[in-house]
This record gives sequence, structure tokens and C-alpha cells, in this order.
Amino acid sequence: MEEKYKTLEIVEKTPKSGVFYLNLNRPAQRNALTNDFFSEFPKALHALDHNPDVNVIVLSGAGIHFCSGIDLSLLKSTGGGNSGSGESLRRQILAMQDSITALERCRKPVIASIHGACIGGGIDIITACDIRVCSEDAFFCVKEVDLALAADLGTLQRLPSIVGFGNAMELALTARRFSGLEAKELGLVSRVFRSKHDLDEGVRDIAQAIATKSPLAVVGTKTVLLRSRDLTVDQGLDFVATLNSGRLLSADLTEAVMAHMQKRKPVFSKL
Ligand SMILES: CC/C=C\C=C\CC(=O)SCCNC(=O)CCNC(=O)[C@H](O)C(C)(C)COP(=O)(O)OP(=O)(O)OC[C@H]1O[C@@H](n2cnc3c(N)ncnc32)[C@H](O)[C@@H]1OP(=O)(O)O
Repeated sequence: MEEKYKTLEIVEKTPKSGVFYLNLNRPAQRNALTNDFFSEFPKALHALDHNPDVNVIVLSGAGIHFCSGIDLSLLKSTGGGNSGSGESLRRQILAMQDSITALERCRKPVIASIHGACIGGGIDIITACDIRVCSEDAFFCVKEVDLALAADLGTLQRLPSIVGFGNAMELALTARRFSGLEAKELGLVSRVFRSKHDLDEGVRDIAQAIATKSPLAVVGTKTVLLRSRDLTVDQGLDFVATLNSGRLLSADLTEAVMAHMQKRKPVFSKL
């Protein structure tokens, strides 16, 4: 946790709350995503995932926007006429995809707290998060077709199951900008708050609510939901039966029942 990052910052705003903030931290460049970001992001998530004091992660952007997408200088250097081989570019894209997928590999839930712009690579990031909320000033754009690209870091794979196939197709083919309120109508975000201040308070409340639950149950729930997304119902039921048969005997279950009977708050084991 002590590690210093060039493009990220980790903050524990309230000690012992279990809620840690991971900030995209290049505000002057509107949190544009560089090579440093793609190598640091999975390391930061791994560190948070393996820190027993962390129950929930809030991902937000420093400054006036959440994220302006890929750093355009990086796109220019990987673009047409580039001397690199197709195979090395493919490896680079796979590595960048893997960096974003670290959000799903992280066992702890990640809440995307979105204000201002969320463009291109920003959409790749938020669609790999577990919960998405925004302020009314937020705006979104699946920008890649405007740059003569098919989005390749996860948006086209994850967005359809979030907003529906037809909506995903329209947003990705037109690259039209849409508001926080429309994002709520589409189901891209689950809550929209009036202001950045209200967003910060609302996100803190959601994160703290999750942080009071059994970490084992929270991690299990994220794992089962994500795995079930890509399975049939029968396969998903089989998966959760196997997972829970190994976990139902946990001390947390006894503690939850005892706390309920004794009308007190439960104290759960750390992961
Ligand atoms: C292998 C391929 C893998 C991934 C591909 C991903 C594709 C994408 O992500 S596509 C999306 C690319 N992003 C964009 O097109 C957004 C460009 N930026 C903007 O539209 C605006 O900057 C804004 C985000 C709406 C913010 O506007 P505003 O608040 O007015 O700030 P600006 O004055 O425009 O910018 C301030 C400063 O930041 C620099 N900057 C902004 N975005 C980027 C970026 N994406 N890459 C690099 N730099 C960026 C901008 O140039 C300004 O720099 P100065 O030096 O201060 O002029």
C-alpha cells in the first residue's frame, strides 16, 4: 500500500472504515490513460485486493473529469504507419485489456464514482466495475469510432449485458455523447446524484453499507454474479452450490445469526 504511483493515488479517507479510494490522478491531462497507467492499475488493484483492511474500493477521477480516455499521444504512437509488427501491437492490446480486466479479477467490489467526462477508455474502465454511479454533470461517450477504431479494451464485450445489445450497438456506432441522466435511464449507472458533493456523500454511504457486510459473503457474491453472467442458469446454480458448500460453515454465518438474535451489530472476520 506504501507504493507510490505516477498515475494513481490510493486514499483511505476514514481510517478503519474498510473503504479505500483509488483515484485516477492526472487531472491536468483529464486523467488520460498512459502506458504507466496500464502497468500501475493492476498492481494497485492487486495491492488493495490483498490488503485485509480493504472491504470496498471506490474508483474516481481527480480534478474536473473522471477520465478522458486513452492518452491521444499513445494512440498516435501505436497508429497507422507505425513500424511495430501486428503481433507486437496485438500483445500490447492484450496487455491493456488485461489491465482493465484486473477490476474483475479483484475479489473486492469496485464502485465507479463518475463526474464530468467519461470517454473511450473511461467507458472500458467503468463497464468492468461492479457498481457505477454518477453526478448530473457527468457525460459519456463510446468515442472509438470517431478515431477510426473498434473499441478494444472491453466496452464492446461488457456494455451489451449492462445496457442491452441494441443500446450498446447504437452508442458504439454513433459515438454520441450522452448525459448522466440518460446513463441512468439506460442502466449504465444505478444512481445519479445532483452534484459532485452529493455524489461523494452517496458513494461513501453505498461503500460503507457494503463494508459492514461479511467480507466473505461480499467477495462470494461478486464472484458468483460475474461468473454467472457468462454461464447458463444451470451452470451458474451449480457453481454457487459448489462455492457455498465450501463456505456455509464459516464463522461469519454463526456470527451473523448470533448478532441478529442478540440484537447487536455483527463483527465479521477479515479476508
Ligand atoms: C490500443 C487502443 C486502446 C485504447 C483505445 C481507447 C480509445 C479512446 O479512449 S477514444 C477517446 C480518446 N479521448 C478523447 O477523444 C477525449 C479528448 N479530450 C476531450 O474531449 C476533452 O479534453 C475533455 C475530456 C472533454 C475535457 O475538456 P476540458 O475540460 O475543456 O479540457 P481540455 O482543455 O480539452 O484539456 C485539458 C488538457 O488535457 C489534455 N487532454 C485531454 N484529453 C486528453 C487525452 N485523451 N489525451 C491526451 N491529452 C488529453 C488536453 O490536450 C489539454 O492539454 P493542454 O496541454 O493543457 O493543452
